[in-house]
Amino acid sequence: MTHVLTIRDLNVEFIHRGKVTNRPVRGIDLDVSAGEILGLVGETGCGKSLTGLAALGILPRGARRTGQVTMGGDPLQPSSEPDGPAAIVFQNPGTAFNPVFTLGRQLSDVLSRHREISRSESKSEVLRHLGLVGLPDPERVYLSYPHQLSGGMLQRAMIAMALLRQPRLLILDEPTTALDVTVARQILVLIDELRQKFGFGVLLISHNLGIIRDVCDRVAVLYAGRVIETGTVDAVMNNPRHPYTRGLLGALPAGRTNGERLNAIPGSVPGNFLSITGCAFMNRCPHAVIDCSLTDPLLNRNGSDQAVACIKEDEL
Ligand SMILES: Nc1ncnc2c1ncn2[C@@H]1O[C@H](COP(=O)(O)OP(=O)(O)OP(=O)(O)O)[C@@H](O)[C@H]1O
Repeated sequence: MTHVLTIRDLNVEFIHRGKVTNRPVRGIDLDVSAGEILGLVGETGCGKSLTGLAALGILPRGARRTGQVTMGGDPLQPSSEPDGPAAIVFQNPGTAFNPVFTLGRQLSDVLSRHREISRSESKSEVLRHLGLVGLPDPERVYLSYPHQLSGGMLQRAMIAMALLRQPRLLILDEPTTALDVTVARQILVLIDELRQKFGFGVLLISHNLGIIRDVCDRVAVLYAGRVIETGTVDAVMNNPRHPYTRGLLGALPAGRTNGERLNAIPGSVPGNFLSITGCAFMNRCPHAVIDCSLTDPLLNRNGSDQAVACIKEDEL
């Protein structure tokens, strides 16, 4: 299958007065194929959003990216605005749009930045895309200001805006976190339908393993800026091998009966990853041994589709 996104040895560093102060993304490799959804999952502060942003070259002030990012073999240039082959949809659709312009104006602007197009053509393209994402009255949405629409409608409009770029890759950063459960489910179904229809690849960033399990084909589990386990969703969910992945799955409420305690992973993600030596999860891991402090384990594929970064992998 063609890779629409290939990331090799991606690092993000924060620099202050010439010194590296943090390295929240540490040597990440990822591949997203055409038509597939790759989930990127981990607790808050693990580096998920920065990975997505760095892939597109959009970084906060003071951050630097190293490593290779290619789309269909072409290096993806860092730019202040995602363009061409990739588009990104953020978590909070309520703040993603400019409140003083209609949605029609904002979506048309995207289109006219990308190609020469007449005003009437632009309007009909925008209306078509608003229809494609399941908005029932595209004309009304076109004339609406952001505050006149619900969160779910705005998220659909954000997806329409992304589709106007005809992306080969869509990065969705917690696209349903700000939405209620039923609307969130509708948005996930929509994403699944659209990738099948248009064949773009999706990098779906979420802290919620339940969402990843329901919609993704493959998953990469991130901890302290590193991928610690990756594979098909079936393999990783049915046979998690890294203690962190097991901890995340153990904390899922699904399948528990009334009154049964939820398992929580003790401790929290380190606030800064710069001084990490050895395995970053060691202090929270029930299986840690002295050797875990000596080696920063790399992903070991063992020739299978599932890979895990843990020196005790064979014993667990
Ligand atoms: N602008 C910034 N300046 C300095 N450090 C930052 C900045 N943004 C992020 N970081 C650091 O990078 C780490 C990873 O942040 P990131 O937002 O990628 O995590 P995340 O996994 O997406 O978390 P969340 O789910 O809460 O968005 C953070 O813990 C923080 O230490």
